[in-house]
Order: sequence, then C-alpha cells, then structure tokens
Amino acid sequence: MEETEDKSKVMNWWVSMPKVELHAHLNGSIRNSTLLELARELGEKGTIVFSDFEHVIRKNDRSLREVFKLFDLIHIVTTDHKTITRITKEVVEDFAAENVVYLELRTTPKRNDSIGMNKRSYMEAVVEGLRSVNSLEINFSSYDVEKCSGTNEKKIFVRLLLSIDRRESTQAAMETVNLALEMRDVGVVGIDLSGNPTIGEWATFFPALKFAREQGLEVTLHCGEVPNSVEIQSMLDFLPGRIGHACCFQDEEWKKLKLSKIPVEICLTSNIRTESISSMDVHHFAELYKASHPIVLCTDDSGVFSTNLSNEYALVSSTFGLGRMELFELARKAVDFIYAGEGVKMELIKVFESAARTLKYN
Ligand SMILES: CNc1ncnc2c1ncn2[C@@H]1O[C@H](COP(=O)(O)O)[C@@H](O)[C@H]1O
Ligand SMILES: [Zn+2]
Repeated sequence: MEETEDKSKVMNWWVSMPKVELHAHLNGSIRNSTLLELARELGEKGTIVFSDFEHVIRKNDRSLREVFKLFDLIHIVTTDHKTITRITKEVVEDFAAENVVYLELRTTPKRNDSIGMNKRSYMEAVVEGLRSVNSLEINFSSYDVEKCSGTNEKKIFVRLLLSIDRRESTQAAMETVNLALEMRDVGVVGIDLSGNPTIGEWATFFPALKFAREQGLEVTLHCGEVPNSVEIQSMLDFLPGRIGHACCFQDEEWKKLKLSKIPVEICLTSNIRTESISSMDVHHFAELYKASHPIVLCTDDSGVFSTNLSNEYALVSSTFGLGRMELFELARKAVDFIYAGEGVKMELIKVFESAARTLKYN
C-alpha cells in the first residue's frame, strides 16, 4: 500500500514539471476510451465488426507492421470532420493536463471522398479543435501569445506540423507542403515525414521537403526506424531541423549525426513496443545523453502505446538513473529545439525559470 502511494507521488512530480512535447501524432494520441466509443458506434451502424476492432485496440504488444495496421483501423473511425475536431481538442487537453507547456502536434492531412473531405478541410477541422480549447488558455497564434503574456494564466502553446505519409506520391507531398504554407497564420510551423518506414523512397519526398525548407518551413524526419543506411545518410545530408527515433544507425551514421548536432526526438516506449530497440537498457538515449547530443523526450503515439510524457521522463529516471534536476534541465533544453518563433521561446524560458524556483528536487 505504502509503496503504491510513494510511486504515485513520484509520478506526480513528473506531472508537475513543465514539459515540451515535439513528437506527437494526432491519431496516435487519441484516448483509448474515445477510440472504443467511436468504434462501437460504427459497429452499431454495421460499418465495422466491433469485436474484431476491439481485439486489435486492446492488444498491447504490437510489431511495427501491426502498428501501421492499427493506424489504418484508427483512421476508419476518426476520419470525419467532427471527430477530427473532437480528438484534437481532447489530445491537447490531455497534454495540457500533465503540464505540457508547449506542444507540436503533427498530423497527416487526409482525403475521404465519400464524405467530401480533402486535405484542407481535414486541417480546418484540426484548427477548429484547437480553437475550441482556446478558452482554456490554449493559444496558437502570435496575437494570442502577446495577449496573454504578463498574466499568470497556465497555458499551453500549440503548433502544428503537417505530415507526409510515406505512401504518398511527390505530387501529394507537394500538396501537403503548399497547404502548410497557406496555414502558417493558424499555427502551422513545419513538415514531418512519417508512415511505415519499409514503404516509399527518399527520392519521392525529397523535392517536396526541399521546397518546404526553401519556403521557410521547418522539417523533421522519421529517420532510422528500420535499418536503411542509404536513406539514413541521405536524410542526415539533408540537415533537417530535427529527426525522430534514430534507432537503427550504423557507426558511420552515428558519427555523421553527432557531427551534425541535429536534435533527436527520443520516443522510448514507442521504440520498445515496436521492437525497433530490443530493451530499454540498450536504448541509444544513454549514449546521446552522455555525448551531450541535443535530445528531447517525446511520446510519439501516447494513445496507441498507453503512455504520456510524464511517464517517459519517469522511465528515463528509473532506467538510466538520472535525477530530477537532470531531467528538469533536459526538459528545459527542449525549448531550444521548438519550431515556434522567438516570442514563444521567451515565454517558455520564463515558465521554466519560474518552475526552477518553485519545484523541489528531492
Ligand atoms: C510508431 N512509429 C511511427 N513511425 C512512423 N510513422 C508513424 C509512427 N507513429 C505514427 N506514425 C504516423 O502517424 C499516423 C497517425 O497519425 P495522423 O493520422 O497523422 O494524425 C500514422 O498513420 C503514421 O503515418
Ligand atoms: Zn512518430
């Protein structure tokens, strides 16, 4: 009994610490309860067989291949405008509730011809979800940031990254980049490349990613989730603003990465669950941390992998023996790697300074 209480106190400390989340996929962060509710509704309408669906959702250990199968299922139940708005609101609220003070949420703009959805209307539904949490001090435009500065309101800053799915063509990828450019005034700051890493070629996405960067968008890439030296090297040569994962790197790629100083979004639970890394104690977090390489702890898909950002910090503490002070500094350092502008950075620096004064470290 006592032990449980202690554990929850420890957990609460990681919750109370301000955190920055830079790698979270919207549809992967959906609440399990919402997912089951939506699936049940579609089951009743006869669109899906609920029991099959439930079985896949409740399964805890999934290979990387199974994870992508699950995403296709999730997309069947989430891809209508109303649901996208709902899950955006819920996901932001969940991050805010665990003291994430800055969230870069990424999602793949989708078409669904049967309900008249295109990439733009999908993204408009996402933005509407953000607006609906605005009353809870969720701000995504520079105007709102200025409006709130100087007050003591607890707030979460949210920015958006549009994801290119590795199944897409160059033309579809270009469409996503153009959409991102048009939506810069509603909080879109960059482009992500994600999706099943065993599908698609770097050469297909390169023109759109290059164009995005030329137009001033930031770029982050899922890199090295599976072994693929040629692609990893091309990605590192591209010098993206950040990369996600970096699991299956060879010596030469490690050298290149360390020289480049490209920040790495580390998703511990995700890497273990998808078996990209065999066990926590051999995770490259330790090596990168020791080398003072820029890193940021992230959740990837908090819903699919049943985690949250506080849990990821607690996990690093228990696995690698880092203290609260060290992890607070790691969280604070993440501010350097955000894609929002200087105004937001200054606000976040103040948030962390204030927390540094009030948090107790033992
Ligand atoms: C486990 N590691 C991962 N590796 C690569 N891509 C991933 C991923 N986890 C999620 N996604 C990408 O994000 C989509 C779901 O969110 P959105 O529909 O965009 O909001 C997935 O379909 C996949 O393309
Ligand atoms: Zn990811």
